[in-house]
Amino acid sequence: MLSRFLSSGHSDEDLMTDIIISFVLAGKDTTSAALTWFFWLLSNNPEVRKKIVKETSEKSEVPVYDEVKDMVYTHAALSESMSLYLPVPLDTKEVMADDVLPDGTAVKKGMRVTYHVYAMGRMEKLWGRDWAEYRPERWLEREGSGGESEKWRFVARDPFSYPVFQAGPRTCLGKQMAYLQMKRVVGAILTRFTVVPAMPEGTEPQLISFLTSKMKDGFPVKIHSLA
Ligand code: HEM
Repeated sequence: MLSRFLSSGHSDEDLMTDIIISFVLAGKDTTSAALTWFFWLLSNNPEVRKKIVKETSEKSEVPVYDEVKDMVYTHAALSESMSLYLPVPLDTKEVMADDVLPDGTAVKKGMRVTYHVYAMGRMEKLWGRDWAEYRPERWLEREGSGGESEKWRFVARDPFSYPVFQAGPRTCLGKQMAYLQMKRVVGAILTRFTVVPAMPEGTEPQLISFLTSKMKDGFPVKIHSLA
């Protein structure tokens, strides 16, 4: 990415430093928070894990961009995980001028307004009665007439009801890159290793809502090679 910026004529050192810092800050803790909870969910949902491994195994050993884009089931599994465990659990904005929100709430210049993305991911009104179930299929539609040609199609949610990457003009600039990175990492790990929680049976990890959703005391795991 850095070489793309430089080759497109952006050589100003301060600008490049700002871009690199914001990408590292915005992109590292978010994707690691997303993947921590994702691997936790997978440890309790072996059938989802199997489907991801099957999808990844059908691609090249080091999948190229188009192949990663085509990892529809893995995309859905990550999206579903991020709706239960939001990498950025809440987001606060400052009101620039007196205004009235669509529901009639008046807001005054200087007030702070927070939207609680974590709560939104657990609302029956948005996700149905089975909102607590980890079900990647809720993001998928069958494509084709069945048999060999049948494929899954990913059905994206409107970003205002799934504001994991925020919505509107200041949407996350790294959204596509985040999915690309996470799909590659997940595929590479799951086809080579099993990731087993190293916690006493029945432990429910505790979520710490900070800038990102952390797991209290981290997520201790044992990695077993499949080779
Ligand atoms: C799962 C991963 C990620 C999540 C959940 C996420 C979420 C978000 C959210 C909620 C915002 C809006 C913050 C706000 O202004 O209130 C944001 C902004 C941003 N994100 Fe991400 N992000 C992720 C990964 C990445 C990656 C990998 C990059 C870059 C490589 C990135 C770059 C940015 C940038 C530059 C902004 C600022 C956009 C702007 O203000 O116009 N993000 N992200």
